[in-house]
Amino acid sequence: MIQHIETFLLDVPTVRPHKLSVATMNVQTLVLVRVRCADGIAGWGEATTIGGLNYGEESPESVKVNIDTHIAPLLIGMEASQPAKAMAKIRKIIQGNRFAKCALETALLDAQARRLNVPLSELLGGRVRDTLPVAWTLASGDTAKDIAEAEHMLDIRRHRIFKLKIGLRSVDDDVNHVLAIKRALGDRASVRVDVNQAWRESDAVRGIARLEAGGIDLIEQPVKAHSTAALARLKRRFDVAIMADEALHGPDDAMALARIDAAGVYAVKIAQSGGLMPALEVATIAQRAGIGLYGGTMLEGGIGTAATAHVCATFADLAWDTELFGPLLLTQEVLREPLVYRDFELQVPTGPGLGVEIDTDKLRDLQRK
Ligand SMILES: O=C(O)C[C@H]1C=CC(=O)O1
Ligand SMILES: [Mn+2]
Repeated sequence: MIQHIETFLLDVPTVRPHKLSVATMNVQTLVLVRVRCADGIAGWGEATTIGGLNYGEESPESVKVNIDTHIAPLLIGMEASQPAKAMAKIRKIIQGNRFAKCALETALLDAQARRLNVPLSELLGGRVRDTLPVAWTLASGDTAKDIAEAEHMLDIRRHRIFKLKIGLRSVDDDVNHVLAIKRALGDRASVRVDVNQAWRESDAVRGIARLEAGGIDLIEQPVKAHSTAALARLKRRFDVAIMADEALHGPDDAMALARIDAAGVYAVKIAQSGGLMPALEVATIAQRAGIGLYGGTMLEGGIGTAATAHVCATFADLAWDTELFGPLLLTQEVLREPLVYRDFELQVPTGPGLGVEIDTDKLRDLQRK
């Protein structure tokens, strides 16, 4: 039986300012959720946002208050070993709040996998891979610093895929910045951009033409989330892969975008999808429609990152790798044992449930007072 649900807000400084077109992050706030069950088993979940309400329509504070006030009471007393039934109830009664639902579903599935003594990936159909290539986002806002950071990541064999955040400056300035980095790294790295919806379609046509010619591999969410027709036109116009991110809020969007052939790649994010099971549906739709998969992040800490890793480990074809570097952007670890990044890949945890443990002393240190 589900007995008790607690939520915690943790403010963790980032290793450097992280500049996106929608926000500059100096701190990431993790919302951690613990679901305690009558059989003594507990599960953990996590939700994060980017820049409060700058990226999406949920904030860490809204996730916490909506779980505490509206969602958790619906779950108390339900059978803990039936996470699908618990989530069906929540999805029927609660509108929106995909990030909050994802945190709860993560905790319920973590608890259930621990109960069955299997890694979470095995509840999701079983893994086809044990490691995941991980991109790093260069977002210091400075070309020379970004190049030095990329060189360091190559040297220590942590990342050889780099995603550049653009859209804040003029199209020409942004493209010059990206191409300077690509020229410096050459064939040693895959260089990709995320525009975070910042371009008008005409900007995108100009910008993507130069990026494609300069050897950039992937263009993420160049136009507004709702401009799906424009996204489809860009996909038709260019050879370079176009990825949907903010346009993709779960399986219904995945279907709608596939119908109009709007993108060649989907960023599969558990939070944006509204949970792990809907994220698997997004991936299934993509695979049936010939759309490539990419394991996306909301810059989660260890819990959300491990959850996404278990999901991505089940994908037969993860053509565009992942960006599961969230914990590496944070100055402090909340896990007892950090996730292992080695030889450009994240090792998918192998222990029961998420395969990670929260350090409750660190949690108390970082908890918002
Ligand atoms: O993809 C996004 O838009 C959000 C996130 C992922 C990596 C990163 O630096 O920001
Ligand atoms: Mn993105």
